[in-house]
Amino acid sequence: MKIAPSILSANFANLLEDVKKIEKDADLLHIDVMDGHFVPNITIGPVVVKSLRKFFSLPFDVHLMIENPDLYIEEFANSGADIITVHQEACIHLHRTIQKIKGYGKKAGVSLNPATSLETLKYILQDVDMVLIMTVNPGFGGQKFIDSMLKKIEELNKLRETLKLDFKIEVDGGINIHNVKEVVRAGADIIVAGSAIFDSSNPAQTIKEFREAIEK
Ligand SMILES: O=C(CO)[C@H](O)[C@H](O)COP(=O)(O)O
Ligand SMILES: [Co+2]
Repeated sequence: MKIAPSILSANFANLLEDVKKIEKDADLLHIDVMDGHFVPNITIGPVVVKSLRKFFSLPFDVHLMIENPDLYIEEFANSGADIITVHQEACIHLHRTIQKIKGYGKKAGVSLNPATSLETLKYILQDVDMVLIMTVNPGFGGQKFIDSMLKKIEELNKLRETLKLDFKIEVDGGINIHNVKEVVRAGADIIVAGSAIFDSSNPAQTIKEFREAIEK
């Protein structure tokens, strides 16, 4: 089980120091890219990813919440992303987009908004390294976990077993030390947490508490 702090809730004016706080305890760094079109918010682009890459060696998990992701995959790949995740809802030619990400030697993920069915991934599951289940509507940190998504995670986990596939299941949105265990029990391999980690007084300690809550 891996923990990926989302820098969406970090202090963007002090990003370097905030990421240093979690560097040793995090498994991945989750980077939320928003374009103001696919989601009603604008965050960061490849320039910031490239700047962070110079200081950190932990894997960068780049979550693209943008329209036309094909236009930016090369730039994000070259900026130092390790995993690039696109939204099913933003891709007209999803298979081509996934192949493009892999073509740059990166791990390829696909994400689903809460209202999008697992059925939409039926013909792509065998091609992806990761499926990212959104448990809030994407766009903002600090939102409430949508409980009905637990069933979706369980169904995806069962599907993975039935099809004998080995993609990872990442879950993103509204996760905290109180609900993380249920999310892991449902089948999550990677937990994204933004506000629960960066809004806490001691982000590194909060990651440890996440791990304790899961093991309990
Ligand atoms: O993709 C995202 C929002 O679209 C973020 O990764 C997610 O919301 C994390 O923040 P929090 O843990 O505060 O919900
Ligand atoms: Co995210």
